[in-house]
Amino acid sequence: MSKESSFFIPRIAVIGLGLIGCSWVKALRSRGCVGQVSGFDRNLDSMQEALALGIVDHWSEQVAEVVVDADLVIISVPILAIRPVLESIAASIGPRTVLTDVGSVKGAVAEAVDDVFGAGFNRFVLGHPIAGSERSGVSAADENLYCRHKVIVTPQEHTDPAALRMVIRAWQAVDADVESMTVAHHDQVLAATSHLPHLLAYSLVDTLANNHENKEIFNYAAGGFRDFTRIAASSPEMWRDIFSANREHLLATLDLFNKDLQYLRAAIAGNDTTTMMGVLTRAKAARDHFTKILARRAFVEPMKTSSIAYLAAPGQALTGTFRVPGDKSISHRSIMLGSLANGVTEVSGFLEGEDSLATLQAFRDMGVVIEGPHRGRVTIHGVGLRGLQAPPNALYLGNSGTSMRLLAGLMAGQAFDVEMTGDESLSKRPMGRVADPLRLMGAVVETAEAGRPPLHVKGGSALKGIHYDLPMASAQVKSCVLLAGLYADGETSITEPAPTRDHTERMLRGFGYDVQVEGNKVTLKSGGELTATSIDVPADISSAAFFMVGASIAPGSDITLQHVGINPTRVGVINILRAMGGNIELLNEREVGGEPVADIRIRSAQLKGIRIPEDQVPLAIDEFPALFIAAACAEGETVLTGAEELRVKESDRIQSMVDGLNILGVKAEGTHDGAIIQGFGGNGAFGGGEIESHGDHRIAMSFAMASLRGSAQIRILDCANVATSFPGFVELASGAGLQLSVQEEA
Ligand SMILES: O=C(O)C1=C[C@@H](OP(=O)(O)O)[C@@H](O)[C@H](O)C1
Ligand SMILES: C=C(OP(=O)(O)O)C(=O)O
Repeated sequence: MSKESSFFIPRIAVIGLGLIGCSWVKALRSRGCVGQVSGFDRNLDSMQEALALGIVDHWSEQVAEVVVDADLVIISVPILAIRPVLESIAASIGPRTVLTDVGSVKGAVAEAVDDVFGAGFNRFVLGHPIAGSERSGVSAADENLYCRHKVIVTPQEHTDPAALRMVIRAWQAVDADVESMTVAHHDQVLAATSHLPHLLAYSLVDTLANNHENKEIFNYAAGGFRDFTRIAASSPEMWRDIFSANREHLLATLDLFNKDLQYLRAAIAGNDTTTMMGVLTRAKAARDHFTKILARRAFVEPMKTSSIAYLAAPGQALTGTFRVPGDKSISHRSIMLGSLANGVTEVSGFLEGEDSLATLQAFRDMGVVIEGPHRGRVTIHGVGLRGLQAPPNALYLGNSGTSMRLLAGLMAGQAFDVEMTGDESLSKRPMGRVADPLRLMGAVVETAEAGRPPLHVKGGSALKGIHYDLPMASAQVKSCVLLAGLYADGETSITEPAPTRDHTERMLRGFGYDVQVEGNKVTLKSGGELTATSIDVPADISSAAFFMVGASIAPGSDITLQHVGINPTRVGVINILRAMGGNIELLNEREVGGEPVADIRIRSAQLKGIRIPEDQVPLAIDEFPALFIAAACAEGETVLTGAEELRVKESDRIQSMVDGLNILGVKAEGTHDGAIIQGFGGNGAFGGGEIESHGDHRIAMSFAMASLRGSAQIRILDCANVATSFPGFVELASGAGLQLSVQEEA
């Protein structure tokens, strides 16, 4: 609801001169929104103090007197005192007076209004500011108490729209964010988020205080006790009223809590440490998420993340030896297969990016106990192929296409229904490519229009093995079908038009599952089991690619990237850069847990334009944004074909890159399946300008690298999603030689 200015109420009456009512009036006064204020409190001192502080202009010991002539009456007394107040003022309010309250329970107040004023009385607007302070009373009144705080109004069918408007404007005038909900919903939500925590805090302190053996306890009551019980110092009268007035909803959440508490008790009694870790890790993840929401950094819809722009000044050479974060594709799969295995899987080098964390959270939501991530370590207590449980809500997969497509295959084999949703970008990406083969296997999959998310996968379908000819080179679709094949009757096989990343096949084998590969055909049979293992995730070659390009284009560069995965299905970027004249050396080649790994040394080189061989396209599919930057710095023309898949990534990567290159003064044009880029070569440089990344992490990082050959500042918009695949990018890149800073925008 938007804020309006030039709002004025001639006369306000405040009943109950405590923190909440006085702060509202004080705020209205300081903004010039009110004429006269009269006040009542059953405490004479409070009235005198309010007058002395200029919060009220007059007061009376007769509550009925203060409301005469008032345009707005604010009732700010404990819930159970509202009814007697209404009875005392009923005869004195004017025919147009609007009334409102600030109580934490709305149903009971609505009932009192009906009883005293008659059902259908339409000038009482039920309200509840979600703000407060440990301090109380007139002297604590704070004119900024409501700035950017939520105020909930709960209009009823019969509420007069003009009265509602007046109360909403009176809140907006003091900079509150007003939201509207039904009375019942309000009372249910508040029972869980406010009333139950207060009840528990009071009850815990009472238990400990009455335990004579523990008398000393308060001497040592720092830390947890202090934090958990702070709210037990609030007003007992107020909270008695709230518990009593909202008892039905409060008892319902208390019962739920009791059940969960008994569950945790049983786990502790039985020394069931896995169950304990399940509760604790789920709770920690939820609490961490909440902390991000509070800081407005959460990657959840409909909450918008604050947008981040990169400012990249012309840079110098890249130097140093360092390791980029873990491989995203392997990280996703480690969570999926670890969850479905029997036993405990230990992962190291896990990518703590938003995409792989979305997969991790999805499996937590399906009942898997997952410890971490902590410095790349994750411990997964596998539940076996049939051990997943129905998630309580839709699985939210953020920006991650890999999560949604691979999970679609797994979900098709479960006994329960699942809905999968994602952010704005993921919601535009094609899911028909996974829905089609899954339907052929007998799954029931529904998408939104044109095969877009959300995706609904029905549980309990009997899947049958199929042979599927992949219509496009996609490891996500291949993996989806293979994972569904774990649950399908008989044999499932796939042929691919060109080799794509084979991490699923390798990792299934690592978990002891038989997968046959002959030429371009992959086959597996259902009926096997996955056995827990340990997984060392190498550094992501897709993240390394930015630095490989950066070091190649920035004269004088010499870097070594450690422990990078060089799976043959992922090394297109190395092959292409070498074909362009790049100086790339693979050192210390070794195999780690079924994946080849090397340290990669890159030194600057004069690149030349090439026609990119089409067989390299699937092997470098995520690296083209970075390769476009390399092509711009090369001598001559670079031509890319056979890469139409780039148009359906987090953004249309052909268009995003061509537009950005043009802005920086590079001649480049898109074609239906690729691009033609005229390199400036030699001593040429990018111009400056403002680039739209379209929220696509790889576009953002690619243009950041361009600054190494920049002649002026490059400003890159909408970069928050870099955290999906490369947390810590700015720090690492700056350490290596980029002149990069971050601008946060509201
Ligand atoms: O299987 C995977 O982990 C991935 C496969 C590729 O997608 P497609 O299968 O759509 O080509 C790639 O672009 C994506 O970043 C990760
Ligand atoms: C395409 C990508 O990822 P996803 O499909 O998982 O969103 C990517 O990381 O470049």
